[in-house]
Amino acid sequence: MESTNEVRAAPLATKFILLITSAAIIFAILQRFLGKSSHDSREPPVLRPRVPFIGHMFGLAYHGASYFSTVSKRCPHPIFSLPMGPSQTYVVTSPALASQVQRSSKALSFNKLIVEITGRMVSFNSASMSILRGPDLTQSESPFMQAVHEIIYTALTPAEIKEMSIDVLAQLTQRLNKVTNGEEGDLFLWVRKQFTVATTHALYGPSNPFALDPSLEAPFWDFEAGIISLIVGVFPSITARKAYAGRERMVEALTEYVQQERYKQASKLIQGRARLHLEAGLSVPQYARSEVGMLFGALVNAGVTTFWFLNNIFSRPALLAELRAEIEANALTASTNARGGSIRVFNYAALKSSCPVLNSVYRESLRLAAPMSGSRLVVADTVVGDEYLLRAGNVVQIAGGVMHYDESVWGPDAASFNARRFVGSVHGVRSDGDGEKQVHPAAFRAFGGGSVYCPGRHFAHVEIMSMVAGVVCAFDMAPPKGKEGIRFDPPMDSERMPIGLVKPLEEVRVRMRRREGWEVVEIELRL
Ligand code: HEM
Repeated sequence: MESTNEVRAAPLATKFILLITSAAIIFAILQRFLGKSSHDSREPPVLRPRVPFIGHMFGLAYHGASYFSTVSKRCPHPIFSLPMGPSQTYVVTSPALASQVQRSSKALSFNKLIVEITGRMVSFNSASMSILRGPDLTQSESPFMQAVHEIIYTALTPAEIKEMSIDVLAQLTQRLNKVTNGEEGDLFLWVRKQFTVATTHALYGPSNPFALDPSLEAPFWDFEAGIISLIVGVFPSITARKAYAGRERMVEALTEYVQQERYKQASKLIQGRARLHLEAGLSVPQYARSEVGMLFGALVNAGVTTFWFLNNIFSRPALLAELRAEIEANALTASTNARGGSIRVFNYAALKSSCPVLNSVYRESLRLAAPMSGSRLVVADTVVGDEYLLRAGNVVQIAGGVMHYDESVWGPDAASFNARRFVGSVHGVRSDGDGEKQVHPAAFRAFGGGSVYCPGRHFAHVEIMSMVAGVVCAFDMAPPKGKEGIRFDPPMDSERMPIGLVKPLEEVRVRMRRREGWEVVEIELRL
């Protein structure tokens, strides 16, 4: 297993640079769509910053995901306005209003923002940006982005992901069978490695860049660790040196991948994306940049989710025993291989349909570790909740991190882990004295909502549930050599900008050993 001394939180000096430059970026992005400076009385109640004009920008840059939680305590309304420079950011903290915002997808555009953010993240040139933005800037979505949306959402439906799923499970199967007894390392890095190798194989085919050059893994994760600094984009080759170098190395590798047409052995999703980008006129190196963005979406959240999922199970011995029994009774069968050896087969369909506690722990792990904010740009004045005017040019943030910990939504145990919270309903169930009630369907934000509902969630479910079931049943986790226990439940890096799941700030070192009765069996993850 892998080990690292990497410090996962940004050091203070880096944070300071980020702070200054973040203000510049938020300005830069907002400037494209400059909102009206004065506050209309029909707009959501305003929370003035303590430091005029720039206070909220600095707060967000410095405290990241946790800033919306802090300000929502000072302004306990379902939606409120944060003045940021010349413009407003409307923060939605109520699930009922969130679902209204999601319904107004024409007036409240996701794509206009994501085009600008992705452009900075992967450093598209102006020709590519013109294609992404489209000829008519008044449209909420360009024809190119509509086509990208169509391809991604069609290729990732449960019916279409069969081949990719079989592939990813075969890869994860191989990786689980390769774990050597007593292997020791950092659980987070171990999980991340398994997902990097398996997911890129399933998406990008057997000749994907990571398969041909495993040393690419480090540059990719360097890129990911510094993504905010790249989006901020103020002299990134100096202020975000490692992330910049990592991204450029990925671009080089993906350019070669496209030039050599290795994507022709890839999933339908990647083949479709390649065709679309190249036919639209992006050059090969520019299309390669787009795939760096796609890799970010496909690799990062799935790995981090799996880490917290395993952490939450293995740190609770009673839950671990219960889940082993649930999986063994409902989703595990025994078989033999051609050499007469014993195989234990995990069946994904049964994990999905017949393991309610495992599914509940998956969603609960996401609830606690996913503070994502769904962002929308207001492209036309619009009224939500029959009373709140949202004015064109401003930004809406649906504050997932606030909603996920809100006691009025989840009940008095909102801040703690409850393995059974999602057993009775995928939306969650709350109980606070007067019986059980279903939680509002828009309160669970880990996959976004409305028209921006993560298209990769079905595939993520296949790979994460199967991998976790395999680890839970086949392995024990022992303390590292010379230590008495495992330091589960590491602190979360919640002061990062909320663009994905929060990562652990400390290592969780474990020694993986086959469980009694599983020492010599072959593991198979099957769809
Ligand atoms: C547990 C794992 C995952 C989580 C929690 C997650 C979460 C999300 C969220 C919250 C969004 C919306 C982004 C926003 O509002 O800014 C999103 C979008 C997206 N996700 Fe996922 N994701 C996961 C796994 C995956 C995987 C495995 C893939 C690919 C196979 C994927 C592909 C995408 C894509 C392409 C989008 C952009 C959709 C669009 O542009 O409309 N995701 N994801």
